[in-house]
Amino acid sequence: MDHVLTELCTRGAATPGPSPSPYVDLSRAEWSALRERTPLPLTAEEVERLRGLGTALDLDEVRDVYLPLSRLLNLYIHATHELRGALGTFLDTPDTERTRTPFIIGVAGSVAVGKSTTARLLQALLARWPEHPRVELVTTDGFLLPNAELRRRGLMARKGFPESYDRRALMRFVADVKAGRESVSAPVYSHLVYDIVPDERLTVERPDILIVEGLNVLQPALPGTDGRTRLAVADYFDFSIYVDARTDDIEHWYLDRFRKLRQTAFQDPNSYFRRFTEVPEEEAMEYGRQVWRTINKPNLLENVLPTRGRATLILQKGQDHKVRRALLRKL
Ligand SMILES: Nc1ncnc2c1ncn2[C@@H]1O[C@H](COP(=O)(O)OP(=O)(O)O)[C@@H](O)[C@H]1O
Ligand SMILES: CC(C)(COP(=O)(O)O)[C@@H](O)C(=O)NCCC(=O)O
Repeated sequence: MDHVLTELCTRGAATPGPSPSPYVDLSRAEWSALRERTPLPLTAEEVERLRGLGTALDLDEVRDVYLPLSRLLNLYIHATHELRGALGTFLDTPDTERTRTPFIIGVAGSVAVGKSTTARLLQALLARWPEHPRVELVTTDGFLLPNAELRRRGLMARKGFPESYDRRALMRFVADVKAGRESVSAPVYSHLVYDIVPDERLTVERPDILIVEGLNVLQPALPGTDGRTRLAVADYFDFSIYVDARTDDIEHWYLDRFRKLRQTAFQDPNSYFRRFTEVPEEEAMEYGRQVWRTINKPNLLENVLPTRGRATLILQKGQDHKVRRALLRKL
């Protein structure tokens, strides 16, 4: 466990330190026991289809790690509906309005840590509960500024940093979904062409649950200069998950994935990275290392990792991509 995480778990536990830790720290075995009798609704083939390139995911991982999470989220969703009911009683609003508000889950973490796999798996598991079958997933890359605009602002080497997004549009999107608007749409990003896809939108129509996945979803709001309170997307989350691992492990995963993509997706004539299939592997890998060193690692250290302590749940992965510990917010 790194020392910051140790600090998050043990702060104030034994000594009259500054404040008690807000997290309960559970080993994989302790966490896994909490799934109780939650049924496993996915087959090995379905799990295989949800798995991202390089991410280890099998039925054991789903059962031990994601079933307890699915159960916990189901309990949270029930409790949140009760709370909305209480608010509705106080405000004297009709029953229909009380159950309309979607439950919003944020999934954060570094590039290549496996956020997409976690988010897709959660979507599939949560959709199997009869009480909340409509689960939508949106990734924040759709809100990146188009490459032409990033170039104009000198931000092409800052893709994924908070300033490379249209944060206002992302906020608006999440706020509209939360407010129960009938139909809300988001732009779409293509990893293949490395840019926003013109004229394509993803439409969300009043889901029961919305999962918002992305590097910066736990960022606090920018300070307001005009004295007005600003909100961040995280202010709309009912639950949030930070997928965590050692920085050196994530670097390996990023480079392994880059090597695999070179043999697969980069071969596509439309791939932005096609040129790396035409040069020796070592030259391509040098580019991958440079992207990690100059973009993804600094972004992880400066912007993403500092938001970890804001998550409701931290899933900490070992070198083999499997979750070893779960830190759950209790205070
Ligand atoms: N250059 C690329 N070409 C095609 N797919 C990519 C490329 N880079 C990343 N991906 C895919 O995009 C998805 C999101 O990746 P990323 O943002 O690194 O998040 P994470 O690995 O945490 O899910 C992953 O499924 C990954 O395999
Ligand atoms: C598209 C991303 C910024 C991730 O965006 P997210 O969905 O997390 O908002 C990232 O995967 C990326 O492409 N970063 C740029 C550096 C690189 O090519 O790895």
